[in-house]
Amino acid sequence: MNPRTDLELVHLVKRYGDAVAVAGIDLKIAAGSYCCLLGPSGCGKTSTLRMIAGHELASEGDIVLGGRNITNLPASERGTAMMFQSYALFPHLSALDNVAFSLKMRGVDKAARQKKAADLLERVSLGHLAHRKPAELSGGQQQRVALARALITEPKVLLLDEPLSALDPFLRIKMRAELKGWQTSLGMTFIHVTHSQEEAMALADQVVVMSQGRIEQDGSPHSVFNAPRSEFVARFMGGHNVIPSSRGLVAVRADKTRLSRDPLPAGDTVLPATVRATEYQGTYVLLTLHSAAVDEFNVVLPEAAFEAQPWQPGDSACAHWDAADMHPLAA
Ligand SMILES: Nc1ncnc2c1ncn2[C@@H]1O[C@H](COP(=O)(O)OP(=O)(O)OP(=O)(O)O)[C@@H](O)[C@H]1O
Repeated sequence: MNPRTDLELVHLVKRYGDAVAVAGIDLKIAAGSYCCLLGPSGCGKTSTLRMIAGHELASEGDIVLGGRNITNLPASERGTAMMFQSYALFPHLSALDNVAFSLKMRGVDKAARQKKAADLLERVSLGHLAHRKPAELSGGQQQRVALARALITEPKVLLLDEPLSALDPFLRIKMRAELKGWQTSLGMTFIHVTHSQEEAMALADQVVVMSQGRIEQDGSPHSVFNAPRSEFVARFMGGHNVIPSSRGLVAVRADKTRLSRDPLPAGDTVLPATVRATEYQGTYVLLTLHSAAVDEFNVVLPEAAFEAQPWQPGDSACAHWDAADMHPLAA
């Protein structure tokens, strides 16, 4: 038996009829870590989360939490809890009754469940608003009620399905920091589904990039961003150019690509190009270039470097980079 409550997915498959949504994934998530399942629409991340939650049955494979095989247990017996997109709070119930709801379903008596709900609301700094209905709370307060509601069954793993996508950009960043703060102070495993690489990079200890029902790469945000293993990961994470070379396709970060006016000696790491467009972004300038080998690629220059030596559309340039900044991509 594993004394830690690590979560392990073993060759997990989900089929809907003939369609394969999750194509046999293996993944280990350390207890107490923040894991983001990241990928474009339809890549299978929600199906994976729902299988872990027990809202969807696995077609094949196993889900093991702390050494216990939970693959076929009912949702309420798994030690997991789900926090939904837009929080799915009951509009006619007070914050307190929303939080107490799942204990009511489990037959816990009223005094005990209200006491526990009140304690949890206190913990998320909402004790004074316990009587309010969801419509009388701000987006951020609703998120905290949803969090308290998910925590009331004392789960080992909290599952979050696009929890920030309904919020406006400003609140999203604020609530993102709050989620991370809660995860750290609770020391609980969070598994968070998102299609935003920015969100995953900001939150995750472990980011799992998925495509077409498979895991393309997983690791720390730093390792995935700095050494994408495939063309899909390089393009999806952004900030990289994918460039054909004598070693096959390579990824080079746009901010590690340099530009010079004079042609450099020909070689692997040199790309003659023409500037197509320049875009001022504040702290940096984004240049779009064209070359014979790559129709379009980007270079990011710090504002001061651009101002010291401005580029115009139509300028000829020579793009180059250090060999160490070139990451070979799997075919
Ligand atoms: N109940 C279902 N019946 C049939 N097909 C489904 C069902 N749920 C999901 N799918 C299909 O399975 C694939 C994976 O869906 P899933 O919802 O897991 O992806 P996702 O990465 O979470 O996408 P999104 O970000 O759009 O929610 C998709 O092709 C989807 O159309």
